[in-house]
Amino acid sequence: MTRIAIVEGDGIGHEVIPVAHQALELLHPEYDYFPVDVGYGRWEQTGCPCADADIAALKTADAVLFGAVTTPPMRDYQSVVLRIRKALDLYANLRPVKSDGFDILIVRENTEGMYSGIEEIGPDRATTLRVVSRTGTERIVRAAIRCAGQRRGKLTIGHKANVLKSDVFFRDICIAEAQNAGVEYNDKYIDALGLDILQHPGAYDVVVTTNIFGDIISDVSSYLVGGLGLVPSANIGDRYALFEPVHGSAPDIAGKNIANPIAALRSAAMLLAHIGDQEGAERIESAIGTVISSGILTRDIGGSAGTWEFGEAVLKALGNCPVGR
Ligand SMILES: NC(=O)C1=CN([C@@H]2O[C@H](COP(=O)(O)OP(=O)(O)OC[C@H]3O[C@@H](n4cnc5c(N)ncnc54)[C@H](O)[C@@H]3O)[C@@H](O)[C@H]2O)C=CC1
Ligand SMILES: CC(C)CC(=O)C(=O)O
Repeated sequence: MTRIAIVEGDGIGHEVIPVAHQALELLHPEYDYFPVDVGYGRWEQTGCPCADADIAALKTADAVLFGAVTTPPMRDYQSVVLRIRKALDLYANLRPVKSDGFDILIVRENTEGMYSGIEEIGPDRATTLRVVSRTGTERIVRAAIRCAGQRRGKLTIGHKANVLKSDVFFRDICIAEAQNAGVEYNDKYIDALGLDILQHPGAYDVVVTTNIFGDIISDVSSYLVGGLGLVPSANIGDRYALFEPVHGSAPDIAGKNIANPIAALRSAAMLLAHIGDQEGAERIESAIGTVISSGILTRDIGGSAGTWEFGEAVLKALGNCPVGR
């Protein structure tokens, strides 16, 4: 039986993931859904944000639907989402940003770079080791090239090789792999790329970059489609897969029933496509489109619908199923 782990996490994860979970339940009541409670809230209650047993539970799932976790800027707190990405070796973070006239897939290296976790704070100096390995780079650029092959066949390599030797290494490996695969490619400094994506989004197909740059550039690119409430992502490894909105736990709006659940719903759609139900994925996307066209919109995109009102409308468009929460 297909097993789906549901991780609400923190903040608006408790609001948007139940909507996406219900959409999955509606399309696939036969799946086994099980909750895994991790995050900052769990740490506040128990002193442990994520136990080894939670990682083990996630590894029993065919796919994970994940909300977001709060990662406070504290010296001794380790980000749960980074831990999970590393523990499940989810090295490719795919972040699609698309609308009329453009369709960009940001492919972010997800297990090393600036988020290697090798760092220390001393009395007078703090250091973070930016690890860019040959293995890590080859596998992410090969994943990006595979994606490009299924799309418009164009790869853009985002880096800061003018300053960072680790990015000279990253860029050179990416270029060698692109030439080897015969894929059309170009490369750009990440700062200029950030602006150019906003100015000329139609010029981009697949963008491959390192961890922190992919994190930043995908948040920035979300501006093109109406903000963070709309952009989903897939975290893919060779064995495991986790699907989550690009946004975080949004403490500024948590608990107010105003978060946009579209990113979570689209993440559920990506999950279905990954486990082989492309039709289910398309049904979720189409239901979202139907609801938006009917004028039901959350506040971040100019409407006044609450998270649940929007969610109910999507579930109704999906199959007229009553919402149980
Ligand atoms: N994958 C994860 O678990 C992530 C966790 N975080 C964590 O989340 C916490 C908050 O981080 P922020 O920098 O504030 O980023 P954020 O993405 O949570 O929020 C940024 C802004 O976007 C808005 N926003 C986000 N999602 C929205 C939605 N679905 N609907 C409407 N508006 C939405 C928020 O209200 C806020 O104004 C931090 O602890 C951060 O570390 C941040 C990003 C990813
Ligand atoms: C805690 C952060 C590393 C999460 C984040 O910003 C992201 O990966 O999108």
